[in-house]
Amino acid sequence: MLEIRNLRKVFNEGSINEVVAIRSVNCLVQKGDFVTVIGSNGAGKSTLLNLIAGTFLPSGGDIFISGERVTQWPEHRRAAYIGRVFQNPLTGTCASMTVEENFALAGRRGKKPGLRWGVTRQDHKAFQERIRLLGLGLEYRLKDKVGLLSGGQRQSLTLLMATLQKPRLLLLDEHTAALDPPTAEQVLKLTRELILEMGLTSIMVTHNMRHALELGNRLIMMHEGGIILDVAGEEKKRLTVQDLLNEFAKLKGDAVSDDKMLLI
Ligand SMILES: Nc1ncnc2c1ncn2[C@@H]1O[C@H](COP(=O)(O)OP(=O)(O)OP(=O)(O)O)[C@@H](O)[C@H]1O
Repeated sequence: MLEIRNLRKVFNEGSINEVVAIRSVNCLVQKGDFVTVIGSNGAGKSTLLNLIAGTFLPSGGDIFISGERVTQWPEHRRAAYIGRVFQNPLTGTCASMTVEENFALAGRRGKKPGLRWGVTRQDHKAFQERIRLLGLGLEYRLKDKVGLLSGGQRQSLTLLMATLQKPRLLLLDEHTAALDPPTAEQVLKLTRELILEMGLTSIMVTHNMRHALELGNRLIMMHEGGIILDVAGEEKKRLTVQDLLNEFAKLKGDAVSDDKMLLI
């Protein structure tokens, strides 16, 4: 489904501000894989997702989605294949539009631009059914502006919108990090259910080691722009938070210094 070959990203190349964010990453993600990605600050996790999504073009290497070489494709072209949810609940939805207008826009993802994206009565019913799945009562608030919703409600909607047209790849970039713990757990539950129900191939970046262990069938740890641990299946199931802490300690020669990672 996703193949990454010798991927490399250098910011401000040749200047005194040069940063090698991704150094020669190789990775093969199979259809239906749910990969969780952890790593300390600056490890390159977000940059990797940005390169996959086409937000940045790489300095070297190649990216293939379903066998198609998308390395030089602009972000909007890749959007036909990729659903994405960011950390900030404000980024995935448009506050001044209603819930159903946001949904209608999401339904047009990857399609040619045009003026015909209004909400038909049929759409209204279909959106209502889909939103009912959230169990948040939002199916009765389709005409409300999204700006009136809470962060958790917005992030749940964003997740639903990102998966409305089954994407080939779902990218989740710390999508629960800005939510309070109970809301984060709810959104994670929804994440797991949607991914399993739709059989989505997904990559989820998280700072929370417990979440990285509990969700997904494969776990990748990044450090200084590279993949330093890649564990799947039964081996992943046996991993514990302590194992991950030990890996981090090996890298730093010390205990983990990023407090967010200890939210276990
Ligand atoms: N647009 C940019 N311009 C310059 N440097 C960048 C840019 N984006 C990221 N970097 C640098 O690339 C490196 C990797 O950053 P990235 O955001 O991918 O790490 P991360 O693992 O997602 O970190 P965090 O967990 O803190 O979000 C860092 O040194 C960062 O400062």
